[in-house]
Amino acid sequence: MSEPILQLDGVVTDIGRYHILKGVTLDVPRGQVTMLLGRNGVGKTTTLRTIMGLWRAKAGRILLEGQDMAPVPVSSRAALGIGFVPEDMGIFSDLTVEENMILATRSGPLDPARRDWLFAAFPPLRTFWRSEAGNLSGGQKQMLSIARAMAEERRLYLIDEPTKGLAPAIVSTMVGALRELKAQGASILMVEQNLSVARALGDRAAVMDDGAVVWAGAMAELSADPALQERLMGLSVEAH
Ligand SMILES: Nc1ncnc2c1ncn2[C@@H]1O[C@H](COP(=O)(O)OP(=O)(O)OP(=O)(O)O)[C@@H](O)[C@H]1O
Repeated sequence: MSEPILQLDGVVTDIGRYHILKGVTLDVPRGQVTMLLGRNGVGKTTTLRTIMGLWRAKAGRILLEGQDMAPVPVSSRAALGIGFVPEDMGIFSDLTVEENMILATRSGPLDPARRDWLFAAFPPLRTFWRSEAGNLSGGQKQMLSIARAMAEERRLYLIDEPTKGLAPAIVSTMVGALRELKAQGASILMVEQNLSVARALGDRAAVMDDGAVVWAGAMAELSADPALQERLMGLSVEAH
């Protein structure tokens, strides 16, 4: 197997006086979707934020294509080609959908072919292109947030709970768009609580508990084993 696009080795992160990540070790293979799973509050969001440099790792290493990220300032991490969809969506409410998209590119204008592909994946973006993003519904804002991460090709996508709080119809739109991104060979690390979404998209799974990865393997293996799901996450696909 080729070198993973992203490697975390013993990553420790404190928030204030709390020890949140206690040594996260994780490989994200190139061209695959890795689902980061686990109960509430085990450190999944903190892991993504630490990769982006929004929290500082106190110990351990984060390697992007073999390059140690420690010396890379936060402001430069996105420029390395990481598309980040934060849990709070990170969109600019006072700007139009179009302006939000343009700001998400590193190289100026949005490529027209890319824009048309995003319109096909997320039709409301076309409808509300010139509207202020603050006026969009929750589901439409989530679409915009994901579309911003996809505004140009990235080396790696970090996506935090893209289906959280969304109506089932919008969840399927989201899953469809992410499937297309996956079909293009994207490398994705995604936090997801909804196990059926995780099963639909994931190639690999890493399950966290209490600030560390406690199980990693094929998503299919985890999907097929309700007892393992129950043990690791306190729930199973059937129960979800
Ligand atoms: N800004 C903060 N200040 C203090 N504690 C925090 C902060 N952010 C997160 N935490 C704590 O860190 C722990 C891990 O949070 P994190 O958001 O990474 O978990 P998670 O696995 O993503 O959970 P969820 O699925 O509920 O979002 C939690 O106990 C949380 O309360």
